[in-house]
Amino acid sequence: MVKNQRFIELMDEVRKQKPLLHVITNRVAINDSANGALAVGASPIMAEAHEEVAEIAAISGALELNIGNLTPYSIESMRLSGRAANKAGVPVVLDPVGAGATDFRLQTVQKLLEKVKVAIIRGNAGEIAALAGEKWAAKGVDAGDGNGDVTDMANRVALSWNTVVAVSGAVDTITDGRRTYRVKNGHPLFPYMTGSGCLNGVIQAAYVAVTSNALEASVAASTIYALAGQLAGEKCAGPGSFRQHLMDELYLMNEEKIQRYAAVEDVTDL
Ligand SMILES: Nc1ncnc2c1ncn2[C@@H]1O[C@H](COP(=O)(O)OP(=O)(O)O)[C@@H](O)[C@H]1O
Ligand SMILES: Cc1ncsc1CCOP(=O)(O)O
Ligand SMILES: [Mg+2]
Repeated sequence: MVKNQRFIELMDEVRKQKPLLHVITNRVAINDSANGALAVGASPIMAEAHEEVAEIAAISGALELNIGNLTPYSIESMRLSGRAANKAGVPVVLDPVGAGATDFRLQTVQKLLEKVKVAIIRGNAGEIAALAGEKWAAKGVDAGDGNGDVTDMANRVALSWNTVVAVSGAVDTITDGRRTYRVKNGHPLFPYMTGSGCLNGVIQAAYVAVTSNALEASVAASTIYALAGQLAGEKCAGPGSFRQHLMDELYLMNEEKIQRYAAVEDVTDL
């Protein structure tokens, strides 16, 4: 499945279809998430009023739920929109930001997963470790440190919730619990841009909006996003200009760059 050609087709499809993305996210990442969605060709709407979320989710190409700034109000927004998305056959992406930081976050994620069928869970290693019940020293919203095997944790979470899991980091690991891929693109400046993981989740939503194959959507989104950051990082001096260049590189991504630089491996049988 890891054919650069398929990433290119999906990238073109997002640009052609311009899918509406319903995003419920945190106030730190909200603006970069909307700009990044526009840069890849999608059409974001950030909405969480209980009166409208079900209606918006049902007409969207995908729904993205990000728990970065949870409140009782936003939890209900996520439940209502998630149920409506499921009913309408709209794929849902979940970003369990800081799931390892507090019991409240972890329990909220678990309750959401019980009520809402999720196509892709995207998180860093600390967040996925929390969902896998693995001991890990996560640090707030950052990945932190741990000894657990990332692929093993991701597989377990994927199989538990019958979903695709995309674990971001220096190397991204994407699995549905049966097939596993690694993306080696990226740049060390990524963790210095707050909301860069959150934007990854929004890009996952843009790609899963245009294919019913959540695994291929997730591998393509992870690759194109990490590669855009890699190219951005090569052009800039620090986090401020990285953010600007990242938006530009998402917009400027093309077939030639993907063919030349995408570094994705199928590690299923390793
Ligand atoms: N050390 C790193 N080197 C290269 N790329 C990285 C590194 N850390 C994260 N990335 C990339 O940064 C993007 C955001 O991931 P990450 O920083 O793990 O998210 P989060 O903000 O949720 O912790 C991903 O595309 C990932 O590939
Ligand atoms: C700093 C912070 N605090 C609550 S949400 C948030 C943003 C986290 O963004 P990311 O996980 O993408 O780095
Ligand atoms: Mg981060």
